[in-house]
Amino acid sequence: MEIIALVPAFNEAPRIAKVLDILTDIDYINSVYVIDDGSIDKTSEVAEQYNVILLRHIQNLGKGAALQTAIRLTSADYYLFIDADLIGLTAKHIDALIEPLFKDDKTVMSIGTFKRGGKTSVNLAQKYFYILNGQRCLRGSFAKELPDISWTRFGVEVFISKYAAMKNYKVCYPDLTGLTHYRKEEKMGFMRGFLYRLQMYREILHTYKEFQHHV
Ligand SMILES: O=c1ccn([C@@H]2O[C@H](COP(=O)(O)OP(=O)(O)O)[C@@H](O)[C@H]2O)c(=O)[nH]1
Ligand SMILES: O=C(O)[C@@H](COP(=O)(O)O)O[C@H]1O[C@H](CO)[C@@H](O)[C@H](O)[C@H]1O
Repeated sequence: MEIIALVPAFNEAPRIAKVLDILTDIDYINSVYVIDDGSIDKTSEVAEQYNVILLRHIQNLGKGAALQTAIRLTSADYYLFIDADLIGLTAKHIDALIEPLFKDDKTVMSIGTFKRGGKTSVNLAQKYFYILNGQRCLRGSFAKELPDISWTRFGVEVFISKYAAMKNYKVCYPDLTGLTHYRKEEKMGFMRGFLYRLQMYREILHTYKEFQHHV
């Protein structure tokens, strides 16, 4: 059985090590792919310190394209999608994502929910916008069946979830208690982070609008 973790990363040099420490230490993960999506910091240099396969976009193409690049180049029974900026990741969170797919062969995807991760604003956002969470486990057959996701940027989660709903596929939402992430404003400073957040919402809305033309 082949289990692959995909870590899309755009300017995550200060944060990615904590995630790779955990992923590269889990025995049942066969390979960890880091997709450096055109970073201008030392994301790739940090990733190279680990036993990972590093793919690099020479320019920033967005999260959807980063995931697409790795899915195209690999085949696996299960794909774990894990962000590079998580805080508090443990092997238990990875187990929680993958176990529901082991237990029920009808479930094609799990989508984690951050709970009690120490950031009230993140916990609150997760309560209502749980569909946006990027921590997922996809059955390999489902990942390979997906139409092109390279245009979606931050709409990638919405696209994949809408596609699963359109096909009436079973999805589950395991709790990832204790896990959270850096907010954009924390990573980039308030103003740049806030503008980047608005851009993310635009990309999500764009994906909603364009969905039917891409399936
Ligand atoms: O153009 C992009 C934007 C983001 N990411 C990565 O996608 C994940 C989720 O992005 P981010 O943390 O910015 O989203 P948030 O969780 O803050 O909404 C992170 O590992 C990013 O480094 C990427 O590969 N390309
Ligand atoms: O949950 C959310 O509302 C957003 C933004 O999180 P924050 O408001 O910065 O905590 O984060 C997610 O959304 C992105 C788009 O779907 C995903 O790519 C990220 O993985 C996810 O953490």
